[in-house]
Amino acid sequence: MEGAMVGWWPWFGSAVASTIFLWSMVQSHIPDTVRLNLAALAAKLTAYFNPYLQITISENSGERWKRSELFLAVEAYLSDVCARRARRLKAELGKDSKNIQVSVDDHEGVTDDFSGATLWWYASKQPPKANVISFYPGEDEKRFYRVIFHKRHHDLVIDSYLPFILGEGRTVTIKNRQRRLFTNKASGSSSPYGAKSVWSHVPFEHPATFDTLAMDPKQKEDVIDDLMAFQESKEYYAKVGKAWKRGYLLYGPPGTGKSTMIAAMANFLDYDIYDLELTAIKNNTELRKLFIETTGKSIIVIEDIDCSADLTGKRRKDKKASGDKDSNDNDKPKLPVEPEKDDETKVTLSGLLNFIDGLWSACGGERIIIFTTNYKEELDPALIRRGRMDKHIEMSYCRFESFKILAKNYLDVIEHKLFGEIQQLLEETDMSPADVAENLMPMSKKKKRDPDVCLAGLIQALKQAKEDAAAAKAMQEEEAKDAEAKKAKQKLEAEVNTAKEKEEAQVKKAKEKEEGKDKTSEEANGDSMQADKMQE
Ligand SMILES: Nc1ncnc2c1ncn2[C@@H]1O[C@H](COP(=O)(O)OP(=O)(O)OP(=O)(O)O)[C@@H](O)[C@H]1O
Ligand SMILES: [Mg+2]
Repeated sequence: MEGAMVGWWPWFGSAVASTIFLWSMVQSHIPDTVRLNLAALAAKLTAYFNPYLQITISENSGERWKRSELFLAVEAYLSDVCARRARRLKAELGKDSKNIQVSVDDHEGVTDDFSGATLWWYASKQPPKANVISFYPGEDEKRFYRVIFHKRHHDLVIDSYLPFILGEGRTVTIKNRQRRLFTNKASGSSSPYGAKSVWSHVPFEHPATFDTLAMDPKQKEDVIDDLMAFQESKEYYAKVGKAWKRGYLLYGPPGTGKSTMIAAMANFLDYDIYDLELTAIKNNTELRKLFIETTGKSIIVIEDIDCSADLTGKRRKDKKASGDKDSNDNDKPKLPVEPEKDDETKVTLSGLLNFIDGLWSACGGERIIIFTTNYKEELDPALIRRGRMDKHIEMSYCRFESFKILAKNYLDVIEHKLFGEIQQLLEETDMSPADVAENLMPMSKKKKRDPDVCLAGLIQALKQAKEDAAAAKAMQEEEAKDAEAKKAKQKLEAEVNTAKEKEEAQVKKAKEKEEGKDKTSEEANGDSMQADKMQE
């Protein structure tokens, strides 16, 4: 009974106040001063009789085109938490045109309880001003939410309840939002009101999860723990004075699941993905613009960083140019010789490092940056040192533990008589999870996936791969042997040539010596003949 009274009071109080106020307003023949006095009297009367307060949260944030964040949070909170208790709801198609969003209908009241206080909410809208012609339909109709509560809960509502609603509403919004995959490859999309964005986006709908990702279970658990620790460490990062971000380097041969892992991470964390194509960026200025336009709760990905740009080469050249003096200082990017000129024409390693460490870090938190590569050893150490790429994750060829995950996903098989042979073959052969998965997919003519057939097919493929690898190895060894023999032959030839040259040189020398002797004896003969002549 008391509950009913309490529920009835605020509406009654508001109704009395509104009636008196409206009455005073329509009495246009009453002079202004009297009318204002009547309005003040009405407010006082309401306050006297009505122990309830109300707070209005308007849709308009004051900024053109922008809806108030508190209004959006209240809307999300009421739709999620209180809508089930309302009797009149409205359904709309969400922004992505897929989800149906149900919310409380206008003028429908819903109650909420918070720390022992009861609160009444209702939504309504202010009609557009009669003398304003709007360009966009519905633009001038201002919607609002109003909460009514007893005045003894004033402090509780202001200090705790409204901040609580803001937090909860934001969480619900993130939970319900359509996640997006952004890319800088295509030309940027325009917002309806002008400014062109440097990113274009599509809905992110990759189905990969950590459950479907085939990798060593311990390694996988380690990655999940790391992500969870990161997500829950907002205060910790603030305390130690570090930007709330984390870098991962995913490396391994093609088809081992690096891109799949990124999708699984995004689905696990509920983050957007920004796929950054470095080759499509003109210079460091454009890179800066792109980084600044990324939002929180996102993963920024640079795939195949080794092929993305001449980052390593640039730095090595710089290193050479700068001499030995600071060659030990690996972590300091060397500036290009002509920084301004360079900045105008291309993205440099130092530009990239600066954004990872500096400017981007200051842009607010909860961001992950991921590089992928097939050749970790070819990357500049500065790019992947701990602190920048905090965690290095190796994605390797498919072994038995990973295979079991694929068999469960693709064939719904947990145990099978062929598993023993497959295990043996997987230990002896390097096959990527992508190739293993490919062998588990074929369908029979009856459009069914028969585990016996698929696993037998996989065994065939593994045997073939093993034979191919053995043949390739034999060929390599043969080539190595040939090369060795060629080298030995070249060496022998060189030795023979040297010996021949030596011998020739010796013969030549001996000949010259001989000729020299002959000459001296001839000269001696000539001299004695001359002496004889003189004596005569
Ligand atoms: N570890 C894995 N777990 C589950 N599926 C995988 C895994 N690795 C590969 N696949 C399958 O193979 C396909 C290709 O894998 P993915 O693109 O993730 O490989 P990658 O390591 O990024 O290769 P690349 O180096 O060529 O970019 C995926 O679509 C997925 O179906
Ligand atoms: Mg990939």
